[in-house]
Amino acid sequence: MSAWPMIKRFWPLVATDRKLVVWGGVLAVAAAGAEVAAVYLFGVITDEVLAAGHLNAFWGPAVTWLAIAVAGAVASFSAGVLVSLAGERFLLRLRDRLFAHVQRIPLDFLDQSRLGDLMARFTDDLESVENFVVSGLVRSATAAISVVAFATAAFLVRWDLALAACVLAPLFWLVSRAIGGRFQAVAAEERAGNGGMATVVEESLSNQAVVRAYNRQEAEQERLHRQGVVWLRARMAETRLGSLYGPVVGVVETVCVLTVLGLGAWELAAGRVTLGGLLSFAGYLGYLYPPIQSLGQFPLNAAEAAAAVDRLDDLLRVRPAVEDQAEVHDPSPHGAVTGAGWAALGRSRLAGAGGPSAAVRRRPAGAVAPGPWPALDRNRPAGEGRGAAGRVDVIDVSFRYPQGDRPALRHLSFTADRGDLVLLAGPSGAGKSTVTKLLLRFYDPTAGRILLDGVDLRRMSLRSLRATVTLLHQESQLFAGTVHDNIAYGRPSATTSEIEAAARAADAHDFIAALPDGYRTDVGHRGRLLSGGQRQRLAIARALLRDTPVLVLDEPTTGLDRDSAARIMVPLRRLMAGRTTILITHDTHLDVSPTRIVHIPAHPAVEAPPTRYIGRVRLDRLAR
Ligand SMILES: Nc1ncnc2c1ncn2[C@@H]1O[C@H](COP(=O)(O)OP(=O)(O)OP(=O)(O)O)[C@@H](O)[C@H]1O
Repeated sequence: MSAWPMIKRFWPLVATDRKLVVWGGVLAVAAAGAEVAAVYLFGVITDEVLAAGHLNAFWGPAVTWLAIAVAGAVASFSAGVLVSLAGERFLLRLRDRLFAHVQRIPLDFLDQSRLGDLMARFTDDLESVENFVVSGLVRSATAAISVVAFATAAFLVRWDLALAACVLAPLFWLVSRAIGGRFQAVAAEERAGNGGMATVVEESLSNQAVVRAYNRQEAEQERLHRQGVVWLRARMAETRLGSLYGPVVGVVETVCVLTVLGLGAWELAAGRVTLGGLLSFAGYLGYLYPPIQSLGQFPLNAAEAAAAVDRLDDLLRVRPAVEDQAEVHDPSPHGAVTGAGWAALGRSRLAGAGGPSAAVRRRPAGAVAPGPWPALDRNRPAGEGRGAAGRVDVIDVSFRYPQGDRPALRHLSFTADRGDLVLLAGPSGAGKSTVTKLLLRFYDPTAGRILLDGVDLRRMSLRSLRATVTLLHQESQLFAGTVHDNIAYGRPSATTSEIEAAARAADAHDFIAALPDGYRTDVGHRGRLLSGGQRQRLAIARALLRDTPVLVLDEPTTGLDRDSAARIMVPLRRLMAGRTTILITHDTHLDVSPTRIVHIPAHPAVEAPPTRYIGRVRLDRLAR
């Protein structure tokens, strides 16, 4: 992507801070103006004080110079702060939008992605875009104005000398163009290398127990080293090109200055220029070349940003697996972020113009939400969804993962009413966990329908649906933070006494009370400071606090020994009481009495190839 399309694409995100950017630019230009004035005053002092030997004439220009220097310093400081603020706010918005997008894309895309690499896109790649779109642009605009200001001043002093200096200026552009082209390829390698390193560090550190238990430390070290070498090479290539630019430009600059000084000395000898005039002219030239150099950095920054935008686009191109009814009607900022916000940022291809999402968004705001669940229920009080009865109908559902080569589920049907416990059984890989993903609408069925209280899930807002169904996962996933925070994750508005009541019902209160800081104890990264059973009881407390009519339990006793599993069943039964529960388990010892057992058969290893005809002759007959 080249410079201007990139600026046009991202500029809407700077729009609200336009004033900051403009003021930053104006102040930067004022600071450059102060430098022009300072050089002029230097010339005046040289001619009228130093050459003429009039000390009295010194004070006027000296005081003016000082005042201008102070004003220039204030302007320069303010410009830096304002532009930096605009840049950081741009980055904040961009990151928020990227994260909002990533929270909607299909889970299997995230499962297949390298976490470290994804994280690198959220940090370095976004910063490269900012460094070009906001700070880089202001830097270049200011540099361009400075070039004009210093060049004008130089022309005013001696137009003929200035012309001689300008003849060589296009050389700067040639140098930066030659280097800029190669820079983009190198920058792309550097980005990828950086992502690769982050991936290895993330994977290794999050699996350290396995790494150490299997004596793989050296192998992991080697893996990081290899990635580090890839990055080092790319980085060095980038540095070589970046560093080459400065010295080459320096040589061009020296040629210009020497040419001008040579001509100037000749003019001075002929009495056509004063010493002060010549020195200020040399001063203007000295100030002229750095902004020209800075302008030359523009294509390099653009190349780096283009490489980053390519990597961000890989993410942005991924469309959400399901369409949220709430977005159709929701005019709130949330809707704007996931819908119009992306359209603005990514233009049509990100928003999927022409696709169903664009079509539904065009519906008039305020249209009536289909189904009994209000579509715009983000502001519903805690416990939203509790009013639903909780009947689940799975009707002839088949499903194939977007990346899957064969169906993960075929023609599944069952019904679960409030108070029912439906046990999903079947061999590994039959598609049991897939059912949970469909019930929470992480994906829509490829064929068939799932109804909640008679309403197709596709006609409900995702928010209402997920406020009605609670998922208790195989591994209870805790977040770094306190025990209190982790239980409150189920319902952030819950009071301390509600949290404690949930913990008691989950048989977790006693062990929590015995922790060093009770409910304020930090559970460590992903709750690793707790045992498996303790983590699962916290997850049950969290689920109890949500208090939703439908429960989906996916192997809730996985990883627990038989005693722990039996102990967990007591709070689990409390959790299931009076709700619609869909339980997936392999544990034949689990003491439950299901209302219904739904057996999902194993899939045939390979799908039977469809019968193919040429004209009216079957291909397989021809082969025989
Ligand atoms: N994200 C995915 N993309 C493609 N295929 C997938 C994905 N997730 C699961 N599958 C495939 O779908 C099938 C069903 O997987 P699922 O996890 O639902 O099985 P399961 O019955 O829960 O197995 P287990 O009892 O071992 O947990 C499997 O063949 C699996 O390989």
